[in-house]
Amino acid sequence: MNVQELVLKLNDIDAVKLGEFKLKSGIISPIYIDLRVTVSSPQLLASIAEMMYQKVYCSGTAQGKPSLVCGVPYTALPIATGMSIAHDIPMVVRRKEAKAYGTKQLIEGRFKEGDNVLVVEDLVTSGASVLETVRDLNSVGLTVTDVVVLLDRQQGARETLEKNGLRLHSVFTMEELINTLIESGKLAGKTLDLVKAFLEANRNVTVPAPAPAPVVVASNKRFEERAKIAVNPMATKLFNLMASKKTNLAVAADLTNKQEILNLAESIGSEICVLKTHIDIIEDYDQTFISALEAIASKHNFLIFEDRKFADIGNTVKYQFENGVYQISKWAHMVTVHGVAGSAIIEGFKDGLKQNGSGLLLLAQMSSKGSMCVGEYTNQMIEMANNNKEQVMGLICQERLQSMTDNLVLMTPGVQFNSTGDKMGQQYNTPEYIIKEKNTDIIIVGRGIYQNSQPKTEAIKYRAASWNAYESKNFN
Ligand SMILES: O=c1ccn([C@@H]2O[C@H](COP(=O)(O)O)[C@@H](O)[C@H]2O)c(=O)[nH]1
Repeated sequence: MNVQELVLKLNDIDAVKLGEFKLKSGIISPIYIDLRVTVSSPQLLASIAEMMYQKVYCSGTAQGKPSLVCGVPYTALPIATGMSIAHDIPMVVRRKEAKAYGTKQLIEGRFKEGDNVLVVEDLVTSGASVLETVRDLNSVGLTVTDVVVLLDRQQGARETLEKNGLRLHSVFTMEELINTLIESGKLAGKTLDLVKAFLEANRNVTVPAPAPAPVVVASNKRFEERAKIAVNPMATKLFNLMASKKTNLAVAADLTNKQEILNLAESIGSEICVLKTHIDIIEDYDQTFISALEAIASKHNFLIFEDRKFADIGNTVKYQFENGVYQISKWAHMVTVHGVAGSAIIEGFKDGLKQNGSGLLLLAQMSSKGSMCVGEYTNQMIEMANNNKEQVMGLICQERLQSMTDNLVLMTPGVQFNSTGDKMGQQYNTPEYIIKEKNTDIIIVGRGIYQNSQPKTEAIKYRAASWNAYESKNFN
């Protein structure tokens, strides 16, 4: 098949649309090429993949076959798959959204550092999507020299990619597509004038540099040192407690009967640094529960964490924290806070925190499937923590990002040895993965311990796994 035949086939399957279309760059275009529809024409899809491959490796401009191919999500994924199968070149897949859970990586598939990747894209306008993919491939040690597209819209991508050291290969350009449509009588009159004027006016679409990929990094300081750096007094206390008791295990005691919680606390108290409660799920709650729990906490030297997840305006959270049935500020050493209401929420805690020298834990990421605490939201939570060091002792997160400073305690829920999740969206990782690979400080384990027939024996195992993972890290 030659280029003209291909263009006409694409036109036949409605991949070429005329009208008013907003492009990724924000520009309104009178012509839109929707290559997503090619998935409904497998023979054509296979031909497209082959023509793109031939363009790169038979033109003589690319240096040798690549080690891997990678399609830019999502339209180019089936094209890259076709190329990979036809030429037996392994493929890697870039996740569009970095996952904060599971074993899922930014780049899926098997590869080794230095492997050269051919990036496959359906079409380019400014080159922004290609650069995002190249950035993520580079962040895991892969190299990219060549990019192949079916269509170059001739709006600046070639020049932008060149500036970034990338060769662009295209099967056809917008000019070739339009000429074919004119010659076959499919584009004429006013529409043709509009398309020509648009192309002329948009020869160069500039691309903002893609934001850097989030980097997971380890702290090189032991808990003892971090206790000295911490600003919030409860963070200091917790770092010291972990260092002296040699445990970074927190247990979520999500039981609904006060005696059951007290029994659990008594049985596992020697193994943990923190016991986490959801006070509002206890059916027979009364004040005696708190004094009994405090006595066990002081006997076994652990802290009490009420996972209340406050999320209202400052004035309301002040009442929720200090008043009502639970009077949380009187006994909780730490509480969780969502940032959706904005940083002014912290004002509502200032008085209450002084009663107990307590600290706030901001929810920067969550363990549940589809959590919206990702990306820019996570960054904002880290910034809120950094701007309120006296009140904020740490973060609830799934990984330690570069901007998470050493004064903050990083606590991670969604941990179990033998399960990857539950039926209600919870997602689990192992203690080793969280502490060693994701570099957070404390694992929070709930059902993995309290639903076990031998909670103490199980707590000992989680404690050992989590502490050994911490000890195996490289410190200054
Ligand atoms: O992102 C989050 C934040 C909090 N949690 C809480 O942790 C425990 C986990 O219990 P499991 O039985 O180990 O699943 C629970 O209290 C949650 O409310 C979380 O899971 N994820």
